[in-house]
Amino acid sequence: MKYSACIEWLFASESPDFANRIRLARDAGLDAIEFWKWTEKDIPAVEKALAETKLSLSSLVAEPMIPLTDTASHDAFLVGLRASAEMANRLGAKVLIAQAGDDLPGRTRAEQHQALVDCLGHAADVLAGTGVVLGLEPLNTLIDHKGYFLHSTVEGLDIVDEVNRPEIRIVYDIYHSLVMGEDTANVLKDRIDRVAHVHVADHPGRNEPGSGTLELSKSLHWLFDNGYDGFVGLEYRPTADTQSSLATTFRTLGSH
Ligand SMILES: O=C(O)C(=O)CO
Repeated sequence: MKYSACIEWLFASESPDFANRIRLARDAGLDAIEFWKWTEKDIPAVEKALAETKLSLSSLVAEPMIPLTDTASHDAFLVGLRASAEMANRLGAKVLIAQAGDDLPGRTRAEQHQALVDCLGHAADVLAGTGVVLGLEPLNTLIDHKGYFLHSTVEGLDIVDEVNRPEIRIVYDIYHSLVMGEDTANVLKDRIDRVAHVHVADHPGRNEPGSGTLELSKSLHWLFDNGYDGFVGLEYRPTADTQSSLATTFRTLGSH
C-alpha cells in the first residue's frame, strides 16, 4: 500500500509551516502527499521540500473550484485547468481532482449531468498530451456536502463513460461512498480502471481509519484485489496527534 498524506489535515497541528509538513510526512514513512488550493500555496517552498524528501505529489485539486454543473463556469474552469495541469507537471502530480459543484436550483438533474459531460469533454481536450488525468469526485451529501450534485459513484462513472476519454476518471473516496450507503464492490464492479485516486477516512468524525465503524479495510482489499494500484490518500482529520493517528491507520489498513 502506498500512502499519500493530505497535508491540509495531517501534520497541520504539528507544523504551521505548510511545506515543512512534507518533511514530517517523509519522517513518518509516507510515500506521497497531496493538498488543495495550490494557488494559495508557497509553490517554491513546496517544490523544494518535494525535491529534498523525494516524496511524490499524488494529486492536486484543479483550480478554480467553481460549479461545473453550471455551464457559465466552464470557460473559467478550463482556463484554470490549463494552469493546474502546468502546475501538476511542474510538481510531478499525475492526477488533478475536480468537484462537480452544487445541485443548482431551477435546473433538472439531466441538464446538470449533461453540463458535466460537456465540460469534462472540453477538459479532456485541455489535458490531452499532458500526462495528467482529471478525477471527478463524488462526495457525501448527508454530512459534509449538503447540496452537492454528485453523491453517487455510479453516476460519476456514468459521466466518465459518457465522456469516454482517457483523461477523465473519478476519485473514489471510500469515506464519502460508504457514508452514502454504497457498497464498494457493487458500485465499482467492472469499472475499477476508471478510478484515478482513492481517499480514506472513518465515520463518524471523518477521523483516521480505525477510529470509527466503516469497513475501510474490506473496501481497500477489494480495490487492490481488482486492479487498483495507485496511492491511498489519507484525507482525514487526526483525532489527536498525526503520529498516533497514523499508528491507528496502519494497524487498521496495514502498513506498507
Ligand atoms: O471536499 C471533500 O470533502 C473532499 O473529499 C475533497 O477531496
